[in-house]
Amino acid sequence: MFLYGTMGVNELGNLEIGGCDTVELTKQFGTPLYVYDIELIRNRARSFLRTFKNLQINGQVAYASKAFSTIAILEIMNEEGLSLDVVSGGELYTALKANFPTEKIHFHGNNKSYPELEMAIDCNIGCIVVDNFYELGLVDEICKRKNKQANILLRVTPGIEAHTHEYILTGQEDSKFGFDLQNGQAKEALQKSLELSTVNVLGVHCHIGSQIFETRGFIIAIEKIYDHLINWKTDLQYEPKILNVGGGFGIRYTDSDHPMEPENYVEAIIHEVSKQVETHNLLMPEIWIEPGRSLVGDAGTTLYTIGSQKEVPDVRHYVSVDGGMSDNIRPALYQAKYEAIIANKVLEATEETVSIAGKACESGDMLIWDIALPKAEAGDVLAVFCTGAYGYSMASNYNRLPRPAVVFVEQGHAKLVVKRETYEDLIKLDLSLQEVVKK
Ligand SMILES: Cc1ncc(COP(=O)(O)O)c(C=O)c1O
Ligand SMILES: N[C@@H](CCCC[NH3+])C(=O)O
Repeated sequence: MFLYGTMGVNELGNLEIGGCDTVELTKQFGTPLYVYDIELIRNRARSFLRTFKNLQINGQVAYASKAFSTIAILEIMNEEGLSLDVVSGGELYTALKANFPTEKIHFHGNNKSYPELEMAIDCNIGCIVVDNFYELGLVDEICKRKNKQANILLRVTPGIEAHTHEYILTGQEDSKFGFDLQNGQAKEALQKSLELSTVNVLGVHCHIGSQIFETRGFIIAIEKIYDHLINWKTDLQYEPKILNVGGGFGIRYTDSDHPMEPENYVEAIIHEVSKQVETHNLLMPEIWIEPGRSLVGDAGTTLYTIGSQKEVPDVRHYVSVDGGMSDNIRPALYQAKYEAIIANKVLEATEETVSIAGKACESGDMLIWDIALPKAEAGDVLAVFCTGAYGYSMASNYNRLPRPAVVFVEQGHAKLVVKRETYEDLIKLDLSLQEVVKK
């Protein structure tokens, strides 16, 4: 059994997180329930920041809020002194509602709409990470109309393939994101941007992918970017003030994942940038990073109630829970693997190998294949670990299942930070034909 962060086992044999008995949490808040270990999140944030400080490098650590965006988590990230990465008007709206300082927000996305860009420019966002020529045109148009100037980074595609799942790769040449470095698109974008009085080009951004376990990909990306920056200095007299190398730092979901500590990723990045600027006699830029998963991923645990079971003799033993792909799409989408325990039987020996099924009307709604557990009974609480990133944020109402509640636990206190959806919530945007006729 692998317990981490503030997890422990109490005298009842129940799993505790943040000093709270998880079985009690399910009684108080119901299931499925996302539980976040806030101390773990704060420690991660501090490790990233400390590395910059210790190496005396100016930097920003921007939380990639797509991993888990709610008002309360953004308040925590702000308390910890992080910046913020948003990718839509909705994420920006959430940040504004959390009173996140707008000068510390960076806006990403490969197809930002006119209203989204307008919203960002109106709130004097820290920077817009411009992804393509169309967007550059929109930013120029909006700024002209409002007589404003926007800080921008240019997102470049370094053309490397990080070792991760195909759907979460982003830095390869054949990608929908960013200006290609290799074919000259990125240089053309820089040239165009420098000619515009409406934008201030702070620097360059790249993001090579997600759930990455080694530093090689980051180092190669930085090398490739610097190959071009030398040329940009000569030809366009341009040097970036900021180099943003994105996020993607991996976490441990199961025994087969071997992530590095946050410090190790940051040190390797800083080391490579320092080496490049020294070699090519360029200015040391500020270094920005954008971790999402590595800040909140393993801090999240989902608690489910076990219900029905089905034995297919000599084939499989299915154990069903009261959630599934609607609160965690990752196994179905990426064949992602998870570990779990029975939270009310932590100290009991494992007795059987079972597969955990969700309750959605899809054969593919399986959370875990073949896991050894103590004897599972209806009413037991299953705790699935490492569901804090891209769980709630990718949740859906498929089969009209209400989205779970979210609770933060810290030092023995549990705080409800997202209410459980009700059936009433599920229909609140629906209009009956009678109403449509009336209008
Ligand atoms: C531009 C950008 N920055 C940051 C992230 C965060 O990635 P992760 O959650 O893997 O750290 C992503 C997602 O892959 C991204 O697309
Ligand atoms: N949603 C993905 C990662 C994509 C990250 C955003 N570019 C996951 O769950 O792993």
